[in-house]
Amino acid sequence: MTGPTARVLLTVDEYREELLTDLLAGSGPLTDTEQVPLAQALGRVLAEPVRARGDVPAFANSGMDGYAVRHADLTDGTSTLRVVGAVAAGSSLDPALAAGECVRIMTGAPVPTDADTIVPVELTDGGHDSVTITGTVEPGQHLRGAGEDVRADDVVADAGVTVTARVLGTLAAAGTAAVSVRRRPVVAVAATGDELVAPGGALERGQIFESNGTHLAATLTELGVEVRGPVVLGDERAAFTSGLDELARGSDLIILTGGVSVGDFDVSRIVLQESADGVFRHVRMQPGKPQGWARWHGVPVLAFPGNPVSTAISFEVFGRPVIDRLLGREAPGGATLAVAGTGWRSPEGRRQFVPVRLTSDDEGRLVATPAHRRGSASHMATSLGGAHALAVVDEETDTVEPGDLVGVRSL
Ligand SMILES: Nc1nc2c(c(=O)[nH]1)N[C@H]1C(S)=C(S)[C@@H](COP(=O)(O)OP(=O)(O)OC[C@H]3O[C@@H](n4cnc5c(N)ncnc54)[C@H](O)[C@@H]3O)O[C@H]1N2
Ligand code: MOO
Repeated sequence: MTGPTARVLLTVDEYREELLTDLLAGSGPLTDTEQVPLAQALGRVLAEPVRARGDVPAFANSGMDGYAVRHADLTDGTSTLRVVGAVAAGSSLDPALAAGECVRIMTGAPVPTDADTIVPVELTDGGHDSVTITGTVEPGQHLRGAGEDVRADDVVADAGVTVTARVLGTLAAAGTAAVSVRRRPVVAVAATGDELVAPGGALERGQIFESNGTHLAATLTELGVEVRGPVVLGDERAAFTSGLDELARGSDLIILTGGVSVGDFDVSRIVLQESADGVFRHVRMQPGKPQGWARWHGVPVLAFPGNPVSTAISFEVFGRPVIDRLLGREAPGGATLAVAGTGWRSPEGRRQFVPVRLTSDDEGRLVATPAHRRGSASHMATSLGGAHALAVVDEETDTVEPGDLVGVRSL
């Protein structure tokens, strides 16, 4: 077979590798870094390891509201101690304790140097001048040691880590005020097709609402990328070409959706092949079979198929790893397993990605059920809105029975 329809057929892994090596040759990971205050670090990727400024906790403190005592003063039965003070969280007091003395203490307050054990108020009569303690208390009980969480100078987050809310909390706890992060890649998004109308507009016959560019741009924003667009480029070649010229200026990557197949007006394929030695492939996956890439004025271009589910899954399978490579970060954890809640068919020889909802059954197993009754059909534009994850069915399987184990990767 020759002509525009002739395409090399690759596996998902082969095509991903081609993108990471050939498409990104010479353009990643991005090396520029910048210093940002913690308040602006959410979603950024750390360029250097972050170390704790001091011990966490910074000082030995109480894990309970109660009394700080010297364990040697306690007997196995009932002990009565003199209360010589009170220490609240934030207090800098360090009252001295002689034999038979204790202080009232609150959760988080520094434990007096002379005390070694905390007795919760529930095990006492709650006295203010003297206190009676009943029951057995272990030495060191409820005392939270300095540096028990991390020691000064320990690494609390490595280079390449994405600053999530959880990481941000960790950095704050370790006393970090600002971090060195990698520059955000600038990614331009363009949807192609004369049929596309902005949501809310009036649809003439043959027109549809643009959704892929909206979805891609939002996904990129969630990934911490600086997004340009989305713009809509029509099928007319000259306008498409100048639109692409414009998008290439200052971008690290361009993502196109639509027009990669073999139709007469598949402008992404036509222009990229004619003017940029675009590489167009068929990939053994469903959906997302037709794929393409090129460099436009040196800027890597990913061209995804236009069907909405195809574009979304292409981004998950190919776009994300390209972004991760640009940012120099490890891909997030792999797939987990779930049981299929219903059965479905899968095209043999192609890896299938099905938007699924995740629930659990009576035995506590994770259950994956197609989010749409039409499963992975690539034009089910609304099927992703109700999906939690993608079920991944391998190339050798043509039928998934209810109860079969399938791989799932979260969205
Ligand atoms: N003769 C063949 N035809 C097709 C083949 C093939 O191998 N031989 N492959 C089919 C497969 S699989 C896919 S996937 C599509 C990919 O087509 P294109 O990338 O050229 O996409 P378009 O034709 O532009 O659009 C496909 C479909 O999606 C709608 N669309 C496009 N962009 C958007 C958008 N931004 N928002 C919402 N919806 C969009 C568009 O209206 C079409 O309905 O090709 C098959 N054909
Ligand atoms: O492979 Mo296409 O992406 O089925 O719809």
